[in-house]
Amino acid sequence: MTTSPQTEDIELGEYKQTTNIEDNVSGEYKQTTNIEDNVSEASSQEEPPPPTPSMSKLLSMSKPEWMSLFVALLLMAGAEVTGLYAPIVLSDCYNIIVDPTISSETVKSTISSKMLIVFILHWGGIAGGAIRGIIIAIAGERVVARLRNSLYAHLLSMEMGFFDKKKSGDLVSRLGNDTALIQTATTSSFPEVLIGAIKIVGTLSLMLFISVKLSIVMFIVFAVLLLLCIPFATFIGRISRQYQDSLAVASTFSTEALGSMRTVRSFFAEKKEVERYQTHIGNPEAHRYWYPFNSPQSTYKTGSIKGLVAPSFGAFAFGMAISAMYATLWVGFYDVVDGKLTLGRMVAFQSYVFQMGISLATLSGHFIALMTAKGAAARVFELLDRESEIQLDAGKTPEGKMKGDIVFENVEFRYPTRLETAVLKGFNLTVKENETVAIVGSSGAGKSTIIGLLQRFYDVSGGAVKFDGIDARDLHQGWIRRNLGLVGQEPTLFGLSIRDNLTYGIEDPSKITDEQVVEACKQANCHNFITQFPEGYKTMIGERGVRLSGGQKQRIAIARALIPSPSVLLLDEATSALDAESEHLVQTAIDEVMVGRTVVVIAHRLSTVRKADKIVVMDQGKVEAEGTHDELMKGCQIYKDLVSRQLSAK
Ligand SMILES: Nc1ncnc2c1ncn2[C@@H]1O[C@H](COP(=O)(O)OP(=O)(O)OP(=O)(O)O)[C@@H](O)[C@H]1O
Repeated sequence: MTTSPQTEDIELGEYKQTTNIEDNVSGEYKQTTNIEDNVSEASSQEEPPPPTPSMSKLLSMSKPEWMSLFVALLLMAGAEVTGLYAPIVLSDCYNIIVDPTISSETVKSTISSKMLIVFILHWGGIAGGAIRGIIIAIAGERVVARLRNSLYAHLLSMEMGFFDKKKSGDLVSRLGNDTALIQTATTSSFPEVLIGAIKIVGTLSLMLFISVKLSIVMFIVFAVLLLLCIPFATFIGRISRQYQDSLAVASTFSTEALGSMRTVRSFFAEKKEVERYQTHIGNPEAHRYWYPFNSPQSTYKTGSIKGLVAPSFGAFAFGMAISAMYATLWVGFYDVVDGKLTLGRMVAFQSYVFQMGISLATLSGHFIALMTAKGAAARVFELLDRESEIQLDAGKTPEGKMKGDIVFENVEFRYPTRLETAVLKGFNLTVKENETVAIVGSSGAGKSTIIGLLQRFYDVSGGAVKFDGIDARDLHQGWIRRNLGLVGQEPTLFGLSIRDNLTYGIEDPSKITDEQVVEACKQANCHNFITQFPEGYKTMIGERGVRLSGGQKQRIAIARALIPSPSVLLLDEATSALDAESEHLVQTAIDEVMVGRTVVVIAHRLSTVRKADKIVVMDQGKVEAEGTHDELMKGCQIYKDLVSRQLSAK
């Protein structure tokens, strides 16, 4: 930030303390530190893990796809039945081959017709399986797209206090990773588990039909596996949630650092950021063994535990099933020799045992996916089930535009993340239609909080904020914001074209003509530099406007505020990022657009303050004095101190 040589451009309050830092880095810094403060504060507050949802709640996410999933289920069942029936047909072939009473001609013709059936069953099963796969894949995409859209919309409807508490990376992780885990579970794993279970029951029944004795061996194995599955599944669910939690914290750090690369670079903090990320991802190089014993929780550690337990359990399940097959073969051979069982039936039984082993292994894989999804769903439902404390679509929308009468009536306010501290205490302020009121005060006095309350980012803890005599809590937020134009301390632009940024606050940007856009940009003194870009208003400005200078961004932000022609203009250090020359030009533009509007301006510069109809001096969340510059210079010690402090600083 550049301090103007003119006496009138001196700054009020303790702002100077922060400007030195801002000079060193970019204008982005102040915003970044706020986010960092919020994040570290939020991370220090350990939240209890969200409750695990029931299976029916998890499955309800795929409800709109249940019809198609039912068809997939039928196809799956059909494929399984064909798979189960084939060994019976084959067993007939074995039996007639070893039957000496049947002629070889008859044997061959019977085998041909039986094998034809086997092929038909086989290809029927394959075709059904392919169609089932397609249905499940598309249903899965539909589920995840719908879930991500509704979760994102729900997140964006939350009140500001929610975002002060939550970590952005965590929210991004829930939106991307957790939803993907739910996709697999609700569309493919559930039918697979269902069919797998039915198949196991069917296989066991067929086995019973063939030989009760051999089946008992299988029942025992199955019962042991089932019993072991329960604690195993709970364990996998817990470990998966820990994995997602670590990934979410790591994502918070990476999102923060990647979004603030200028600050990271200017402090040469790349290594520190990598270490911060690595704390939650884990560092394989730091461990002598593959498995990270005694290391803190990280994705590497929890992933390794899962990697250790899940395949071991799968192998154990498969190994048990195959051992059972050998054991039944052993007993079965004796039965064939004793004539209690035909060779064909014993081969069929063996094939069922084999299928059972495969089914159990597949089932355990899908079971793991289901349990993992339950962990992920807990994190998603925690957000989806949360109601916003300030409803986005509630409240009335008065006819026409806001007149611009603003009243703060005995307002008390505490930030949701710091309920123990009252930022505003018995704050009273009246701004009449078309009046310009400047708010001054030392750093932390609560000036920006006033702007936040005007935009209804938060609801007051006591008293009321009123627009045209109506309590802000009774008004539709859209109406309030459409009538307010804000130019903040740090301009936040989006990775869109300049024109799209300028019309960001307009519901239907096509209704804004190019002339209107150019007019606003001329007023904000940005038209000239925009037209110097080869692509003019279509120029893409990069994420958060990185391809523009701080002053250019600020001027675009000013034009953006002017385009909807708001009744009330909120200027929060609006010219602080500009050099002396641009500031003068922009200030002239602002002076022009102030006419015929209510203006609330937070200013550190005397030039801005002097033009106000009224100056309000704030101290520790209260109005200390109000009046014109001359009146306050005579009667308000705090104001005099603010001015003299800056004069001496200069
Ligand atoms: N989102 C938030 N959550 C919790 N506390 C906050 C939040 N934003 C601001 N505060 C606290 O509220 C108090 C008033 O902050 P505010 O930003 O309104 O002051 P200010 O007068 O605008 O300061 P400055 O001139 O430095 O910008 C400060 O103590 C600050 O720490």
